[in-house]
Amino acid sequence: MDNKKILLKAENLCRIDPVNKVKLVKSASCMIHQGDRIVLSGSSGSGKSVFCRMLALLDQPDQGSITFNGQLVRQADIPHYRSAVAYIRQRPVLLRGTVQENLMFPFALHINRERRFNPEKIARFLAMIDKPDTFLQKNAADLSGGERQLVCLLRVLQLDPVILLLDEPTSALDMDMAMQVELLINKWMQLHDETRAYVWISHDEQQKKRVGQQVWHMNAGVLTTGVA
Ligand SMILES: Nc1ncnc2c1ncn2[C@@H]1O[C@H](COP(=O)(O)OP(=O)(O)OP(=O)(O)O)[C@@H](O)[C@H]1O
Repeated sequence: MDNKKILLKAENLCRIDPVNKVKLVKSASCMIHQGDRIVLSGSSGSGKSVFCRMLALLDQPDQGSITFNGQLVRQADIPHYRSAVAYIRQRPVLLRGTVQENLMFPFALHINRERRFNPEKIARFLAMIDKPDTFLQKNAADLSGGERQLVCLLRVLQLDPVILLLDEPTSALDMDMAMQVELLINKWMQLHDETRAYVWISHDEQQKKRVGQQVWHMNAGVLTTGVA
């Protein structure tokens, strides 16, 4: 692992509740290398989501810095950074329309103006999880919770993220669907020869063993990394 390239380095990240000024995350530092499969555990309310949203720069840190691919991330870099370090939430939000329309949506955004929807790429992902191409024509409103999460993941994966921050992506799913999500993420890691990485928040002990090669722990806003 030591000779793997460092993708992300966060130093002394703090997040303070703007209302009551309590520190939700206290001076968290971490490194994410290529190929890292990290589980983030910790009791409910300990600050795991706050930390991951901050790492994705969806919420601004009150202190600290993030270096990505050796470059300090500045304000102007944030839109690009967010597509490279992508946060996946527990309950996916889909738009009205078909699965394909949902997958095409990111390409209508200014930030992705140089990119084009790639049906072959999506077909490859669908094949990985044994979904037929007809899945693309399904109405998003008719999808199961698990299928919605798969579409949400495909929508992110097609944009070629480098790090996924997975915030309990399967906690609302049954075992079969959870395994499909795990399979898709695993295939994505293999597809890129373990040059990508993820941080996966989970409360499921069996899942933690399946998806985690290292464990980080959050306790009352204090992050500990490197716990075996
Ligand atoms: N936007 C916010 N403003 C103020 N407080 C917040 C905000 N988001 C979360 N918190 C608080 O921060 C603390 C940590 O919440 P967080 O969602 O990160 O916990 P968690 O470890 O992810 O829990 P769970 O495992 O239940 O999802 C909680 O006390 C929560 O109420």
